[in-house]
Amino acid sequence: MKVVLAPMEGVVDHLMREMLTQVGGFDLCVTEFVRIVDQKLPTKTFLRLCPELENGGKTVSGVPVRVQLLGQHPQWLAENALTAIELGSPGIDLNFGCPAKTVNKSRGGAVLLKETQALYDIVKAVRDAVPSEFPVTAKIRLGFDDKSKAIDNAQAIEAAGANELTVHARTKTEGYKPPAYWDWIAKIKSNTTIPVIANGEIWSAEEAYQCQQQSDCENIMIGRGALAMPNLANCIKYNASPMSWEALTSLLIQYSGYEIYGDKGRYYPNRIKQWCGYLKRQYPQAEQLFNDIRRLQNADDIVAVLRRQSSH
Ligand SMILES: Cc1cc2nc3c(=O)[nH]c(=O)nc-3n(C[C@H](O)[C@H](O)[C@H](O)COP(=O)(O)O)c2cc1C
Repeated sequence: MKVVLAPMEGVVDHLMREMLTQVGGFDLCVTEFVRIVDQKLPTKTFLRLCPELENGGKTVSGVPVRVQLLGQHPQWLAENALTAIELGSPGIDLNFGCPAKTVNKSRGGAVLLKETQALYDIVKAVRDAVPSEFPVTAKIRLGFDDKSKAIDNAQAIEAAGANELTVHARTKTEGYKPPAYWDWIAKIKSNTTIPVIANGEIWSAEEAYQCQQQSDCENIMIGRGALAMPNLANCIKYNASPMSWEALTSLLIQYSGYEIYGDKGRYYPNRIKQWCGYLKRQYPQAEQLFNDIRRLQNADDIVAVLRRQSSH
C-alpha cells in the first residue's frame, strides 16, 4: 500500500514534510498549492513552496514531493506545470478541492467541481504540456454543494488523461465535518480505471483499514491525522505503536532546529503552537503544553519547557 502525505496550505510546508518523512511511512508528499492566475510564475515562487526541487524533487529522507497547482486557466496552468517539471518536480497534482472563498470567487479550487468540462479542459491542457513520463494527478472533493457530479467529474478527469485521482470524501459544503463518505470513493472507483487514492478523516490504523474496506482503495492520503500523530503512517503500514508523548517531545525539540524568521515572524514558536492544536486530538498533554508556551516568543524558551516536560 501507498501512504501519501496530504497537501495542507500554511501547515505542511517543507519543514513539516522533512520532519514527517523522517519519522517515516510516507511514499509521496504533495506541496501546498501554487496559485496560478494569468502569468508564468518565476522560479523563486516554486522554490519557496517546494525547496525540495533543489534536492531532486525529494525530501532529505528521499520521499518524492509533487508540486500542486491551483487555478482555472488551462493554458497558464499548463505553462506553469511545465516549469515545475523542468525545475525537478516528479509530477504535477491539480487541486480541485480548495474551499477557500477567495480562491473560489475567482473560479479556482472546489468551485470547478460544478463545471465538469472545465475540469476536463484543465487536466487535458496540463497532460498535453507535461512529458508523458511524469504523472499528472488530480485531487477532488465529492462535489461542491452535493455529490451529483462526483462520478462525471472523475470520469472527465480520467478521460483528459490524468494518471491518478485522490478523492477527499466530502463535498465543499460538508467542509471538514465528520463523517467522510468513503463508500462514495468506491462508487467513483468502480466507474473509472485510473488508480484512486482515498482521503479524509483517517486518524488511526483502524480507521485507515475501515477506509480501505469502504473505499475499495489500497492507497490512502493522510493529513490532519499525521499531524495529530506523527508516526501514523508507520502505525498504518507497519503496525507500529502510536508515538509516545516522550518521543513526541523529542521530535518537537528536534524541530526547534528550524527556528528561522519567516514571512509571519518567527517560524518555530508559531508552528509549535499551531501543531499543538492538531496534537490535542491524540495527546491530552498537548493542551497543557499549549498553555505553557502560548506567550513564549522564541525557540529556546519553548525548548526549555519541552525539556522540563520530558524530564517529568
Ligand atoms: C489547513 C488545511 C490546508 C489544506 N490545504 C490544502 C491544499 O493546499 N491543497 C489540497 O489539495 N488540499 C488541502 N487541504 C485538504 C487536505 O489535503 C485533505 O484533503 C483534508 O484535510 C482531508 O484529509 P485529512 O482528514 O486526512 O486531514 C487542506 C486542509 C487543511 C485542514
